Amino acid sequence: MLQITGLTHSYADGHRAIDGLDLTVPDGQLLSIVGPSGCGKSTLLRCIAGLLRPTSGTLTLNGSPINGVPDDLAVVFQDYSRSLFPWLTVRDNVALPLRRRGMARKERRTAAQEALASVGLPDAGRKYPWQLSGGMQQRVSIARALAYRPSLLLMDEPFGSVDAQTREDLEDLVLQVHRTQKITILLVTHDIDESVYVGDRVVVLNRSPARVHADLPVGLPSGRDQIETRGMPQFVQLRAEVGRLVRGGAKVPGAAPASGGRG
Ligand SMILES: Nc1ncnc2c1ncn2[C@@H]1O[C@H](COP(=O)(O)OP(=O)(O)OP(=O)(O)O)[C@@H](O)[C@H]1O
Repeated sequence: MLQITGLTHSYADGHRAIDGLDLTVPDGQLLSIVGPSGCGKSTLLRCIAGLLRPTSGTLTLNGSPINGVPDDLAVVFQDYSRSLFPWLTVRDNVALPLRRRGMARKERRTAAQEALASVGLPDAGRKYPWQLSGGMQQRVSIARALAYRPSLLLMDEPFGSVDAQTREDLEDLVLQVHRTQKITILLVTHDIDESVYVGDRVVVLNRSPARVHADLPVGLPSGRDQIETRGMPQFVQLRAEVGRLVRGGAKVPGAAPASGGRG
């Protein structure tokens, strides 16, 4: 479980990006995080990743305080072209972080190959990242994160640089990974429809400095489908509500979230 209590982060220039944020994420949940541009979403993820120290407040992962980069955490960023090393093959890119785990070379190669197969790229291992499309490169970034077998996966606007069709394919890949590997996933997105489509729950942050403005369960059935799910009345209702909240709308006391088979 990830537990954040009273998190405040001020940058060196004094800008307060997060102010007293509380958030608890149970194991295995896929949490979408949305909010107005510049509200502090990336700052929050960087604090959770141990890359930024909180000014005050506490963060714990599975009961242990986060003081540096947690060992069982992986991050996928938007900019895949800068996160993959062009001089390494795809398989070596995926295997690289596993050295930190002290895995032998053969084991690392096997784990990398399995992770590539799990994201639909079983034959890409010998290629170089620049020989792949943008969507395929982002799959490689996801494979690298999965090979590490994290208990917590942070994704910062991971599909912001790919075309609409590829974005849908990658959303479905994340849902499949979440279903089969039972990882806790925090996904920051600017896309309100996406936040509802992939999430078990959507947290809306308010305008900078960030705090939790609204916390909405997504009660849509688990077998999600790009056409069917997005056409459901619960989906349409919830995305309208999230959109209203992101634009600064007030929380409506007792407003019923969409209901269905997934909690
Ligand atoms: N290194 C920094 N020094 C000072 N201020 C910063 C720094 N990094 C970010 N900020 C400021 O902190 C606030 C939150 O930034 P952050 O990148 O976390 O927001 P965001 O919600 O992820 O933004 P976006 O939606 O545009 O991706 C912004 O006002 C930003 O200008």
